[in-house]
Amino acid sequence: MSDDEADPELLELLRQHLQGKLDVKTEPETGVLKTVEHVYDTCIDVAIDMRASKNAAEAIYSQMQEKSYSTATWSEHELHPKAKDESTVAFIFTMDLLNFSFWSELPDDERFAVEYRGKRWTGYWSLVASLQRALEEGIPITNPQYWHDEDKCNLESLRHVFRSCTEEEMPLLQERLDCLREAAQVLDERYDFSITELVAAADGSAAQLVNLLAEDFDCFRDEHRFEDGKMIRFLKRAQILVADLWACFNGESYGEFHDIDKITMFADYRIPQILISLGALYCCPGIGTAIKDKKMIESGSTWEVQLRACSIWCVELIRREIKRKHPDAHVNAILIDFFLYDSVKELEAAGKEAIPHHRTRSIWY
Ligand SMILES: Nc1nc2c(c(CN[C@H]3C=C[C@H](O)[C@@H]3O)cn2[C@@H]2O[C@H](COP(=O)(O)O)[C@@H](O)[C@H]2O)c(=O)[nH]1
Repeated sequence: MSDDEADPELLELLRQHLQGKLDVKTEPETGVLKTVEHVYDTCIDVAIDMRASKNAAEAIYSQMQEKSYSTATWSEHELHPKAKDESTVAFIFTMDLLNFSFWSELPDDERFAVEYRGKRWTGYWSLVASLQRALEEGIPITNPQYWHDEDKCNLESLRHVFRSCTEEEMPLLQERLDCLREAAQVLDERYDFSITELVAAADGSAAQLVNLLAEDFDCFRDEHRFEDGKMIRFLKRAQILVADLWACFNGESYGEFHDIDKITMFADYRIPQILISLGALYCCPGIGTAIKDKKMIESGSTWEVQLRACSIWCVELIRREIKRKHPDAHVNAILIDFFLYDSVKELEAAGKEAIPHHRTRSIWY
């Protein structure tokens, strides 16, 4: 065939496509990266230091290598469930339905804390410990039918499940009950009360599962209007739910997603803290002072949207830099995120946090 003759098969495919006959399955996208890049490109109160981000990328990668960070790291945490079965899918769903806002204004010895297996757990780990403790006490806290039963699952019983070993109770308890109730309602109406049926509905796509969670559940729809009116998608708990499934099941079984690398960093209150400490993220004096003075930054405010969006974009740039210098690295935004979260928790435990995390109270993170 001479150079100027087009491939007849290709021409036929093109003709069918133009006639709308081809069922070209479009790959699902979450829209998170595109919307946070828009905020980064247009915002004026938060910036990314490219040089510091590149330097941080190299340091992060070498420490991840040293600690051999992989999906296996997830199950090594003593409180995370070990069984690779449906009960663990239900555990992870319940955990990430409630995985938000543990921070306290009280001193460490007075803040909400859970005693379990002879240790005192705070923050995210207080949630995991409470769920494990409830299951050991025979409370079916990971069962949607339990959440549906108002006689059994109510503020009273949740106070027991999340009972503290201090005077302070778990923050936003009513909001957590509302999340359980809504999830039970949706699972009953659309998925026959089956969480694995919901996971299966995503057909092995991480982005599709994130979109299903955001579409079907109000309490997973973590998206907020930026000052210019554009809707910015963070979808933090929907994304960390998919990431926890992927990590727990080592990318197999209920954790098998062909597009897992579409998941971004999870915009919470810990990653911005460590990115600022690394000098990778810069805030205007107004935000910097509010964070230093532990002032409330309202959920959905322009400062909060910029902080979360630029943090996600910063981790994306760090990920790209790692891949540029180490093309064969098995590193995605999830593993970088897990590493950064665990690192800032180590700094907290050692009393070495350079700056406080920002204070936003919401059900989104
Ligand atoms: N971005 C990001 N945010 C994360 C986590 C985790 C725990 N993930 C575990 C699973 C694998 C990893 O190795 C971790 O061991 C919790 N959080 C969020 O932080 C906040 C809790 O903070 P504090 O109150 O200080 O515990 C709250 O918004 C919670 O949703 C993460 O990994 N990434």
